[in-house]
Amino acid sequence: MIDEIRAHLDALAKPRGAMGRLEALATELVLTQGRIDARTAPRRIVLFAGDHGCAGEGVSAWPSEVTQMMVATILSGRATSNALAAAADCPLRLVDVGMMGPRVAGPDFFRDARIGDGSAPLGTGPALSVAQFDAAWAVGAAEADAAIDAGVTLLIAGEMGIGNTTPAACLTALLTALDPDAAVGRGAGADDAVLATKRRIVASAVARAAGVGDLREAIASVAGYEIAAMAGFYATGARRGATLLLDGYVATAAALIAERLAPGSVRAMIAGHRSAEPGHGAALAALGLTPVLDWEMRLGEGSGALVALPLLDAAAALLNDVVRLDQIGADRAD
Ligand SMILES: Cc1cc2ncn([C@H]3O[C@H](COP(=O)(O)O)[C@@H](O)[C@H]3O)c2cc1C
Ligand SMILES: O=C(O)c1cccnc1
Repeated sequence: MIDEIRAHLDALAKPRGAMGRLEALATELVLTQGRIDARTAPRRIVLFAGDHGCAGEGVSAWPSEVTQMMVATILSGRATSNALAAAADCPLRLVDVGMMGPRVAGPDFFRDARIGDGSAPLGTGPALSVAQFDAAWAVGAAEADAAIDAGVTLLIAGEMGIGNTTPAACLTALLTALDPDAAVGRGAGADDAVLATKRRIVASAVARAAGVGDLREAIASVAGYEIAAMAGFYATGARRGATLLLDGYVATAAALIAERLAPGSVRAMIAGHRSAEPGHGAALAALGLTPVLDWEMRLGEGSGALVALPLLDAAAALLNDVVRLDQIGADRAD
């Protein structure tokens, strides 16, 4: 397929390779869909919300209640993810997979699929059982199915869940060769004391998970509801031929799960950006992905993917909307 893509790009009314890295991105896009006329529309972002027992163990600068506040903000349309989704013309959905607090009643882009009121604290025991993990995976898989049934070709998963860079660090250390300390960053703004607690908890949770014989059980023990849902979303989206545009560190932890439990999923993935979280580069490298952007963003909520999306639109426009040199009567001179 690579030769066919190169021939297509080289035949267009421009000097060979003149669009530089956009041609590499166009090539990636084609490979995710297996067709030269790859599309970036219709597209959809699905945000998965979940809480984490470990937030109560001192791993985050913020309390779990902020998840509920941000979910209310997303439902009001005023969060970063809403603004960027609107700017990129990307319809947004929000799914409660496992938040704490009262159930939310929302507009039609909200779905209550809550499986539990937050995961268990992973510093002292497994975060999720295999049954909880599988139920969350199924929620994400159903979201991908619904989107693809509606004609969507490009999918973005985002997350909201205070504490979730801790399971992301655990999963990255568990599923790549990265040292647990190198997998831990400041997340949403941990100070030195919180960072030290986070390092200690991640190291012990990873050591415990590494001793669990069953891979699914080991993953579940350091995962979270929204992360498991994103993994199911990715695995299903990949199986059904959609392009998956990845966000930051938390999203990539879910991508690592998807690739491990549904091998080959990575063929559908494009990395939108490299987050400022220090372990993200290693997580992307383990998947063999090169990020489109490296802009020191570290929010989550799908924001990095949404910032990269217009570049994918440019790649699709190059593939689909440019005339060939022979059609304008010019001879190749390069
Ligand atoms: C106001 C606010 C909005 C956010 N939007 C995404 N996150 C991001 O930060 C959290 C993970 O960082 P940690 O593991 O350090 O808690 C997640 O909710 C993630 O989505 C936010 C965090 C905050 C505080
Ligand atoms: O890269 C991410 O996904 C990220 C970074 C910081 C906080 N929340 C998410």
